[in-house]
Amino acid sequence: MPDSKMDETKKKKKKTAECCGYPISIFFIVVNEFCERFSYYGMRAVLVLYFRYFLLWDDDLATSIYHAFVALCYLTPILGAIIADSWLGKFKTIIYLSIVYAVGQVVMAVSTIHDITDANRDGTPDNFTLHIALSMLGLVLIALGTGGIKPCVAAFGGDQFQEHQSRQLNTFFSVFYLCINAGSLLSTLITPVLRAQECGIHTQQQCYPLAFGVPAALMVVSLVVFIAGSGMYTKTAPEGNIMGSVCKCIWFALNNRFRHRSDIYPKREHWMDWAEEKYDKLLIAQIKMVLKVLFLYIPLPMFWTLFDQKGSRWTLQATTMTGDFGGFVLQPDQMQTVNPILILTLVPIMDRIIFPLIKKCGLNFSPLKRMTVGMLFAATAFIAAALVQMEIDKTLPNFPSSSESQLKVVNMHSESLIVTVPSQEPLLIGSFESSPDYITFDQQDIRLAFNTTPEINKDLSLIKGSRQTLIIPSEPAEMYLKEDIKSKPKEGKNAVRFVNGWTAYLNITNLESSLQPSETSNYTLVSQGMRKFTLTDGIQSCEFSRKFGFGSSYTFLIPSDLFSTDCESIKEIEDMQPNSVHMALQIPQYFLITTGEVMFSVTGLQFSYSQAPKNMKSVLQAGWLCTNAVGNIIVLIVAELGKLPKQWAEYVLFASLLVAVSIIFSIMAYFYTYIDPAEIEAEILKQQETDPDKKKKKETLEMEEKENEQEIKQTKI
Ligand SMILES: CC(C)C[C@H](NC(=O)[C@@H](N)Cc1ccccc1)C(=O)O
Repeated sequence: MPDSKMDETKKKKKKTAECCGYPISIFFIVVNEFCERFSYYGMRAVLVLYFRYFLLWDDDLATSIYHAFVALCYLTPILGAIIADSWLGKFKTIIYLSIVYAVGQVVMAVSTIHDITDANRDGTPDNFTLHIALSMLGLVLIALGTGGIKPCVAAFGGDQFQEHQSRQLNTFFSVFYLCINAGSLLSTLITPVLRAQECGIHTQQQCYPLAFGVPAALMVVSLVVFIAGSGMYTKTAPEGNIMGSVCKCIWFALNNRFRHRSDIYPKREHWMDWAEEKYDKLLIAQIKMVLKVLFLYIPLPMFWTLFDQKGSRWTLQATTMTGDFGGFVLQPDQMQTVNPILILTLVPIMDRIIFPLIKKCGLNFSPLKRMTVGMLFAATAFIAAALVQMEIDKTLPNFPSSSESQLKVVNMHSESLIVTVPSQEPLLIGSFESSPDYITFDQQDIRLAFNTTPEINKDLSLIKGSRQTLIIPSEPAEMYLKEDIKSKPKEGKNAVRFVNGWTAYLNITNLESSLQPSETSNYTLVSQGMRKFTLTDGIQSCEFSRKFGFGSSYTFLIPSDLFSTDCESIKEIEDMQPNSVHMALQIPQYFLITTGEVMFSVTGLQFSYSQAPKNMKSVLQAGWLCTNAVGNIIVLIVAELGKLPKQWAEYVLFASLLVAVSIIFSIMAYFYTYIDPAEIEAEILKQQETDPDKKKKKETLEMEEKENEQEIKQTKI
C-alpha cells in the first residue's frame, strides 16, 4: 500500500467514535447482519414448500434445487471477496451486492403472486413458466448477494477495530454470531406462520407473497441501516487486482523453482521465496500467511458435512418420533430451531464463563485447540444421534427387504374366514377384521385357500420389497390386492385410507374422489391432533373423529350399518403404530452439535480474520465459507452413494470420520504458529525502506524481461 494511502487509513482509524470501548459503527453492522440473516433464513424456511405446492414440483426436484441453491450461496463468497479486495473495497461491495440481493428477494416475492398470471381466476397460476423463470432469476440474484456480501460484512466489521481493541474484536465476532442466530430464529418462526395465512386478489390462497415479501422488506431495511452508518465506518481502500497479483506471484515462484531444480542452486526457506527475484517481499509474505491458513482449512469441510445433516437426516429422524410436549406440539422440522436457541444461550455462557474459567486454570485454549474440540463435540453429537436411532429402530415396523414381500388380509365378508397360507398355521380372520400383522414371504407367487362354500383358491403374485393388503369384500370371489405404504409417512404425518363396506358410493372429506362399494381408497395424509371426517352418500351423512399421533397408518373399515350407528361402527386396522420415541431425546445431540458449532464456527470466523493480511481479509473469510460449501457437497455425494443398511451405522461412520479428521487437524494445528499479520507487514515495510538495492534489483529484472520480449518479437519478424 502506498504510504499516503496508509496514512489516510490510520488517520481515519483515529477518528472513530467509541461507546464502552467499541466503535459505534459496529452497531450498524450487527443490525445489518441481523436483518440480512432474517431475510435469508426466512426465505429459505418456505422455499421447498413453494417449490412443492406452488410450482407443483415433485419432492426430488424440489429438494435438489433447494440444495443447489444453498451450495451456490456458499460458493459465491469467493466472488464477493475478489470484488471487495481487488476492486471496489468492502464498503461499496456490500452496498452494490446488497442491492442485487434486495432486488432478488423482491423478484422472488413477485414470482409467488399467483394473481399475476391467474387470468381465469381459478386460484392457480396459468403460466407456470413465468413463475419458474422469475423465481430462478430471484434465487440466482439472492445467492450472488447473500454469498457475495457474507465474507465482506464479517471482515468489514473487524476493520472497524483498532489495534488496542483486540479483546473487543473477539467479542464482536461472538455478538455477530448471536445476531445471525437471533435473525434466523425469528424468521424461521415467523415466515411459516405468514405462509399459512390466506391472501389474494381474486381467490384466497396460501400467502407466499407475504412469506417472501417480509424477508424482502428486511433486506431493504438491512441495506438502509448499513448506509445509515456510512459516515462512521473505517473504510480500507482496495489495492488493485490483488488476486491477479497473488496468482501471478505463485505461478512465477513455481516456475522459477522448477527452472532452478538442480542441486547446484542453494535451497530457499520456502518455495514462495523463489518469487523474490520479481515480486515484492511484502506480497510474498502475505501469500505465505494466506497459504498457511488455507492449508489448515483442508480437513474442515468434514465438520460441516456432519453439521449440515441437522437439516436433512436429523429432521427425517424426527419424523419417526413424537413431538407431543403436553402443552404444545412440535413438528419435526421445527426441531431445527433448537440450534439457534442454543446458540443464543451458549455463546454468552462460553464467552463469559467457560473460556475465562479455562484461562484462569492456566490452560492455553488456543483458537485451533477450540476448533479441534468443536469437531469432537460434533462427532459425539452423531454418536448420540446413533443411540437415539437404535431406540427408534426398536419401535419401527419390520419393513420388507428388497427380496421379501409382505401381505395382510382384511375380511369385509359378513362371516369369519379360515385362510390357509403357505408355510403358516391357518389363519382365522373374523368378519370386519384383519390378520394380526403382515405375513412375510420370500417368494413372490403364493396360493391362498379360503374355507368358503365353494372353497376358493387364490393365486397371488406379490410385489418384492412391498407391503400389500388382500381385501376380501362382501363377495369373497371378488377379492383384490391393494398396495400399502412401506415407510413411515412424511413429515410425521399419518396415512389413512378407507374400505367401503356400505352398499352405495361414499364421499369422504379429505379423499380425492368418491368411493364405490367394496372399493379401497388411496392413502391420504393427515397431521397430528384431532381430525374429523364426514362421510355421505348424498342422502345421509355422519361424522367420524379420531385423534392422531405422529407417523401412524390406519385402514378404516366402513360397515354396512354405517349411518344407523352414526359412524360409530367404523373399525380401524392399525397398519403402522404411531411413533413412540420422544423428540426430546434429540435435544442432547442438538446440544452437543451446537456446543461444537460455538467452538468451531465462531472461533473459525475470528481466526480467519486475525490471521489474514490486511488486504486479504475478505478472501480468507471466503475461504472459510468455502469449507462449508465443500461440506454440503460431500453430504450430497454421500447421500447418493453411501447408503448403509442401518441409519445408526451411518451416524457412527460419520462420527468416526470426523474423529479421524480432527486428529489430522490437531497435528496440523500443532505445527501452526500464530502470527500478527500487521506486525509482519510493518517489519517488512521497514526492511524494504532500509534496502535501497532491492528497488534497483527489481528494475534491472524488469528491464531484462522487456529486452527478452523485444528479442523474441524481432526474431519472429
Ligand atoms: C454455519 C454458517 C456457516 C454460519 C451461520 N449459521 C449459523 O449460525 C446457524 N447456527 C444458523 C441456523 C439457523 C437456523 C437453523 C439452523 C442453523 C450463518 O448463517 O451465517
